Amino acid sequence: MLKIENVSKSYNKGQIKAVDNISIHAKSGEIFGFLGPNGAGKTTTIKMVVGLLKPDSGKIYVNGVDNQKDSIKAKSFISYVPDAPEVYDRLTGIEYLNFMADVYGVSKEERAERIEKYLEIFKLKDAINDPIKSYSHGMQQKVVLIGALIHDPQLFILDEPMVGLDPKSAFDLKEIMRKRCEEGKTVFFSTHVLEVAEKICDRIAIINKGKIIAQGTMEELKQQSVNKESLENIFLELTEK
Ligand SMILES: Nc1ncnc2c1ncn2[C@@H]1O[C@H](COP(=O)(O)OP(=O)(O)OP(=O)(O)O)[C@@H](O)[C@H]1O
Repeated sequence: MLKIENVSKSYNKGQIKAVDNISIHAKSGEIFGFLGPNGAGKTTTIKMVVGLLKPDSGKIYVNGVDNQKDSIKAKSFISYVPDAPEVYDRLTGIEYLNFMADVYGVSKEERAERIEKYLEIFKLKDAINDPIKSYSHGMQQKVVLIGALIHDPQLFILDEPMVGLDPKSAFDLKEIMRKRCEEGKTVFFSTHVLEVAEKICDRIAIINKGKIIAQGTMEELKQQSVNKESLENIFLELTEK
């Protein structure tokens, strides 16, 4: 579903090599965790996948579509929730969700069904006719999540999705992620919360200083490290080498 092949990206005319010749493959039906210390290159990678940044070299395929050759088609498979989402806060929640549904051409019946389902899960029903600017931070995050799910994307990409969500909402989001994978869709997300990654990811890639230093299932990662007790141990051992 997502293939990143030998991708590199530098900033400041090559002075900062943010992503250095990385290759990642996240398959259909997989929750894929993207881990790495601050400044490792996670957000830069994600922005290249969703088409916000252009790689200096390498290729990215989404559902087999080269995201530089046919960016609109590639984007049609993706939903992206950034780490600090900007939202049109003068709109009401329902106006925003209808706007997102219009952008992706979601039929009236499908959007009604999905909006109903996710408003119920995230307990946003009572506020949906209020302007988003009146929402708490967590409520804004939830309306962005619903907007991202409205076209039922094949590839759901989230940058640090658990930050700012209360425990129940984080739990609900993890359930949503899991359910999507059961339906054969793919979730690719970055996180610093290693316990979450360990629990829900089918596969994991660890990036450090722009390079992928480990990739695979928990079992495969364990084989690459001496201290195998938890993902935290593995992560610290591999990133401090
Ligand atoms: N617009 C930019 N201009 C210059 N350097 C940048 C820019 N964006 C990121 N960088 C640098 O590129 C490197 C990778 O940054 P990136 O934001 O991709 O890391 P990250 O893994 O997402 O970090 P964090 O966990 O802190 O969010 C860092 O050295 C960062 O300072």
